[in-house]
Amino acid sequence: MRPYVYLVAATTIDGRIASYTGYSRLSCPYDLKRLHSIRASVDAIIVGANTAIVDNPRLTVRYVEGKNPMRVLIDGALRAPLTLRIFDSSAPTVVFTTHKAPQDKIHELQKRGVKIYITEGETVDPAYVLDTLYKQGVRKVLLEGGGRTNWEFLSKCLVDEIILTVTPYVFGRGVSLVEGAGFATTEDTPFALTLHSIKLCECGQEVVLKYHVSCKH
Ligand SMILES: NC(=O)C1=CN([C@@H]2O[C@H](COP(=O)(O)OP(=O)(O)OC[C@H]3O[C@@H](n4cnc5c(N)ncnc54)[C@H](OP(=O)(O)O)[C@@H]3O)[C@@H](O)[C@H]2O)C=CC1
Ligand SMILES: Nc1nc(O)c(N)c(N[C@@H]2O[C@H](COP(=O)(O)O)[C@@H](O)[C@H]2O)n1
Repeated sequence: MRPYVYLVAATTIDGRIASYTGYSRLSCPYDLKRLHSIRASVDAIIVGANTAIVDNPRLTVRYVEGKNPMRVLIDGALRAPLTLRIFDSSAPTVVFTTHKAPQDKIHELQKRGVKIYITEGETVDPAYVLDTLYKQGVRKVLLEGGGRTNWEFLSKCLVDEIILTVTPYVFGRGVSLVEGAGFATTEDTPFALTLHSIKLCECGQEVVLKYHVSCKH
């Protein structure tokens, strides 16, 4: 058993979630409110190391009423600086890392109440992350990027729904919604997407697409 996983992101019309400089503020205020409603409805939010480092996100519920979910950071080498907001006391934080994490950083975070899982192998297995969270009572997860982390989960068929806001921008070079080895053809994806709904954002310039993801095998 694993939690239900929503992948939520905002992209440019050329499928970028960030520019080549890491700039990623794409959503309008209505879309951010929608994001925060989803945050309030889940038990945990997962982000990858680069998103934590580049964006320094709070990952809290601020634009709607609701409780803050648990924050989950996947950071194989524990590169995230201790000064990041994700390690503040506004919500519980859990870190999944590997033997590559520096011991002093692990101890400092543990002292602050951050739960650290040191997993076997060179990278963190996303299925293990979901299994561990499920055992802690987590039933719904919001996967909030970035591209590499989206790939890690999606390529292993560990996403149930994609909620994608297409914003009226073009970045060209940048970070793609999904950053991984890639699939050669549409046949090669281990999952199939079914369009569930299309909504014009209240701002009139963004389109919110919902897809259900089903595993082919
Ligand atoms: N527009 C939007 O909706 C959003 C945009 N973004 C943007 O995305 C960009 C970051 O995306 P990206 O660069 O792809 O990086 P990610 O945020 O996905 O972080 C990738 C890093 O996280 C670590 N990581 C992720 N999965 C694993 C794993 N299974 N095992 C071990 N380590 C793992 C790795 O660190 P290591 O290499 O050290 O092992 C990896 O390099 C930022 O610029 C951010 O602003 C992010 C979220 C939403
Ligand atoms: N849905 C969505 N739209 C955007 O335009 C975004 N830039 C993001 N980014 C995600 O939100 C995090 C920032 O959260 P806080 O406001 O600091 O709580 C960022 O790190 C991405 O995960 N998402």
